Amino acid sequence: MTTKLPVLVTGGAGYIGSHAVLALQDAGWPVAVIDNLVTGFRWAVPEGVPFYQGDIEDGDLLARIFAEQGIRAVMHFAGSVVVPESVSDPLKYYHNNTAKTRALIAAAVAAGVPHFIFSSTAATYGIPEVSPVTEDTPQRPINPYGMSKLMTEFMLRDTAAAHPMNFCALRYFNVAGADPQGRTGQSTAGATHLIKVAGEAALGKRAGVEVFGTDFDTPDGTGVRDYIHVSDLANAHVLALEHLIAHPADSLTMNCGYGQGYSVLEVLDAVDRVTNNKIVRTLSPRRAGDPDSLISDNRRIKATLPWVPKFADLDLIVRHALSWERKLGEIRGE
Ligand SMILES: NC(=O)c1ccc[n+]([C@@H]2O[C@H](COP(=O)([O-])OP(=O)(O)OC[C@H]3O[C@@H](n4cnc5c(N)ncnc54)[C@H](O)[C@@H]3O)[C@@H](O)[C@H]2O)c1
Ligand SMILES: O=c1ccn([C@@H]2O[C@H](COP(=O)(O)OP(=O)(O)O[C@H]3O[C@H](CO)[C@H](O)[C@H](O)[C@H]3O)[C@@H](O)[C@H]2O)c(=O)[nH]1
Repeated sequence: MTTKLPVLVTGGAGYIGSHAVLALQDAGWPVAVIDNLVTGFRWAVPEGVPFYQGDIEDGDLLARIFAEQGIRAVMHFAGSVVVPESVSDPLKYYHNNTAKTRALIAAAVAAGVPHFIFSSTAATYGIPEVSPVTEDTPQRPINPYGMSKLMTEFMLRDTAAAHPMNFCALRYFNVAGADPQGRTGQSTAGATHLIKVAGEAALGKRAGVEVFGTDFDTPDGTGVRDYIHVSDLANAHVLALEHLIAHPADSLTMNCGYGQGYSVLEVLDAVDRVTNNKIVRTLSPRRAGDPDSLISDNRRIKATLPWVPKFADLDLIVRHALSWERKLGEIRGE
């Protein structure tokens, strides 16, 4: 049994971070959160979890949290996540994602925190020439968001070589769904992710869904992605932490996906199936920079961690996303 060490979750009031807090708590790990609430919600952090409202670049605050909570591991989710915004305002991304993560890593090193887990992304691969994508596929990001994350991967690699810290970089594919118990979910207003948008449309919060591109090199012409349930992803973080603790000399970089692709039309069909209704689909031109298909090769994570996904089913992902969308309407009084 792994000794359960206190974990600091950055961005723990956000979509994926709040699921990681629940996964840690459910598995009995002491956990604390730092979040500046730019896109996160205070209510998304469970009662009883020490919450520090602040910025990951605030070294004094971090030193205090590390000492007060006896932190031995950082799970780092805090960041800016909107790809088109990273194209129009690249320096925001190099600041919030890269420079501030440098400050966070420095604070962790200064406090002697031995383990660090980082939210990386399939966006670091850009438009890969192979499918499925292995971790050794060349990383050629096509936007500042992906580049800001790749730079963090390099910082972690070099820091772990020079200091007593090991790290795990998890490259997420398309994260979707919500906590099966309905405790948290994707709550950002104006979100652009397909399953979130389709859920809003199904509940009448939007007129319909635009299908961005019908001439991709895929079976039905629409973009294919590897959708992973956020709770399976959160559990992968807990298992990765156990691995880092058990193997202090090892660092890891792993894709997080199911290795199974669905087209935009297949996702919309799933939403229609689950709601027994039809959302309005508008066929639109491609969005700039969208690859045809992005599917993970997940052999490494499966070989390294005892990770057995529980929710690898598109209809289940959609069902959980819709349940949360309804609850969010109640929370917001919509
Ligand atoms: N959602 C996806 O499909 C996806 C895919 C790949 C990688 N990721 C990565 O996962 C992480 C979490 O993404 P998410 O979808 O939960 O986004 P999110 O916006 O819901 O969560 C980010 C959280 O970080 C906080 N935050 C941002 N900057 C901060 C700062 N400087 N200091 C303190 N707190 C700060 C926000 O308030 C928010 O609560 C991000 O690093 C993102 O790049 C997400
Ligand atoms: O309203 C919409 C929204 C999306 N799509 C399509 O649906 C697919 C998925 O799009 P998302 O916007 O949901 O996700 P992306 O694949 O563009 O990108 C997401 O996954 C990437 C990794 O794969 C990065 O992590 C990135 O941050 C994250 O937004 C794409 O083919 C897109 O063109 C539509 O047709 N209509």
